[in-house]
Amino acid sequence: MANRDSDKMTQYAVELEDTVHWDQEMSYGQYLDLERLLACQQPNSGQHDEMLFIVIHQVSELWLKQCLHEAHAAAEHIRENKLKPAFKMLSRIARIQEQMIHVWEVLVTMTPADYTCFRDSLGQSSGFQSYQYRELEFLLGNKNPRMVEVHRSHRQHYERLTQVLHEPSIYDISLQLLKRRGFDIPDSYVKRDWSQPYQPCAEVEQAWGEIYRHTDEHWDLYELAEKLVDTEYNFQKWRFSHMKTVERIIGYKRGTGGTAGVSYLAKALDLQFFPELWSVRTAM
Ligand code: HEM
Ligand SMILES: N[C@@H](CC(=O)c1ccccc1NC=O)C(=O)O
Repeated sequence: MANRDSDKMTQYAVELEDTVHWDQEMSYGQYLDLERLLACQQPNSGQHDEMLFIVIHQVSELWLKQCLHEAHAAAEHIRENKLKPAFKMLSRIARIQEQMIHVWEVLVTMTPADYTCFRDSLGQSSGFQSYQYRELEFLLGNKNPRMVEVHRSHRQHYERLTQVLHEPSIYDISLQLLKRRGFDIPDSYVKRDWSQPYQPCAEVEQAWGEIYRHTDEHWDLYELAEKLVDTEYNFQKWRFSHMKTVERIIGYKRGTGGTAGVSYLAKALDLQFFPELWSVRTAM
């Protein structure tokens, strides 16, 4: 047994020697731009837990970046009637959301006292100003023109958010697909001012009802509906965990972003991206 182990070690060493070429043009660190990435964690306060706070936010923003990458591509594929690749992207978003939800388990190791030590150094900055989070909300269909105003002083973010606000959401694009497939979707739901909040509609609920009642005839549309529901379900889980984590750490203090705090976050739980995909369940 011992001999076999030392054989394995030798094989491993030989393999390493054969495969590692240190003079490669592109190294791991260069490819990932690690020097820049790892220079971005600079706590202001000198308090131990501020590092965790920064890392968790940065990890979350990186996952949001990936979600946007997938969601924009999924919308484009649905527009082109290419549902299978869109499903793959929507499934990936759901897996990423699970990671983002799980991150709260790490953050809650920070006690209220730990956070209070550096909260003042955050000034008026707040997750409320996360332009990637807002873009994802717009893309999924929670349109609110007022949310763009926060970004007025940053031209690039302001223009990007304004653009996504005025484009159809992934749900609007799905309803256009339903219309192409012969469902009775009102014209005002396939062409409208996309910057305005979505209003639930009886015909849309009936169309989804038809799809859910006859899955064998409309399997791909049913699969699309369920992928969208997965995304919204996970988004709500994220919102809920955020709210409970905030309650656990700062109680009912006002937020640094100027909102009432927990009660603002609780109200966001009433928002729905795909209302008829939920109401259809009652109607069945
Ligand atoms: C100690 C941890 C945290 C606390 C105490 C906290 C607190 C808050 C509060 C009070 C708000 C309401 C806006 C305000 O007035 O500031 C808010 C919004 C928000 N936070 Fe956090 N947060 C924490 C961690 C995080 C993390 C890790 C993320 C991940 C990116 C995040 C993302 C957001 C987002 C996107 C909003 C806007 C939500 C919306 O407008 O619906 N927060 N947070
Ligand atoms: N709104 C938080 C502060 C906060 O959480 C925050 C501050 C700066 C950067 C990101 C943050 N995260 C989420 O809101 C608070 O009121 O304590």
